[in-house]
Amino acid sequence: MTTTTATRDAARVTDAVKVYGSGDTAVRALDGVSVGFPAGRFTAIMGPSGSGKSTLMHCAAGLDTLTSGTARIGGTELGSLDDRRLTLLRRDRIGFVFQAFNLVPTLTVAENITLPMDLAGIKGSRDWIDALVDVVGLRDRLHHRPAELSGGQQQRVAVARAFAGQPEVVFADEPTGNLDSRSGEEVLNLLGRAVRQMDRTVVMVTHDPVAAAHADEVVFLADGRLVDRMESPTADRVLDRMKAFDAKGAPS
Ligand SMILES: Nc1ncnc2c1ncn2[C@@H]1O[C@H](COP(=O)(O)OP(=O)(O)OP(=O)(O)O)[C@@H](O)[C@H]1O
Repeated sequence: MTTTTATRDAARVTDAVKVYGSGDTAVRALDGVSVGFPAGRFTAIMGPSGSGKSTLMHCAAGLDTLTSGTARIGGTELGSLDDRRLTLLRRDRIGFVFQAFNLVPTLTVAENITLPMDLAGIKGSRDWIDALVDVVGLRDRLHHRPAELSGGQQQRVAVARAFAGQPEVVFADEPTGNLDSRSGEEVLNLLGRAVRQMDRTVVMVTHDPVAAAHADEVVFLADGRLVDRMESPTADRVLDRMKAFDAKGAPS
């Protein structure tokens, strides 16, 4: 490697343990995960079903708390924040895209995009939002309501909303899960463009190798542990890596 400056992590978990429940029914969803998500990069989290992907994302993003270990957004340790400050941090410094688009049906596209900022009384940058509207290709739909849009278009609104406040990191949980492959491809291209052309940071949970191939790097989880990382992934290489998990997990 020829890197001379250390990359800054937009988000990071260290020695992350998450146990759901207690006693006989306790599930160790994260079992000592340390992973950083570098600023200005698109990172995908992959792994078999139940490997802890969503738990890792939720804990890294302050939607859930770790049993032990630390989660940081930039230099802020989430465990040190009370509920109010955590809510503000999520609002001001993080964007979210979920499988369900979660748009407000009575509001227009334009209003949906700026809703979190409007609620927070944040003005935001008009130029930024204007550029975003072009990147997501929604200029001619700004005054439509979500019901008048296709699923792919609705998710593009959700992507624009996630980036509207110029957050430090956008977390996306299976953002293409409800979309056909063509619309999914558009949304993934969009996330990639936000990172590469607009210097944003994206962390995406997916179980789709084709989706993961849009990332700069894939981190692989298995049984709540970080087991591998892959730079410049291709769908075939990710698929092969996932098959190796299956083979290992299969009864002999
Ligand atoms: N709220 C909860 N209560 C109890 N167990 C949970 C809870 N959420 C997740 N788990 C368990 O923790 C483990 C990890 O779940 P998680 O949803 O993080 O995995 P995942 O890799 O995202 O799975 P999938 O790809 O199926 O969505 C699983 O065994 C799951 O059943």
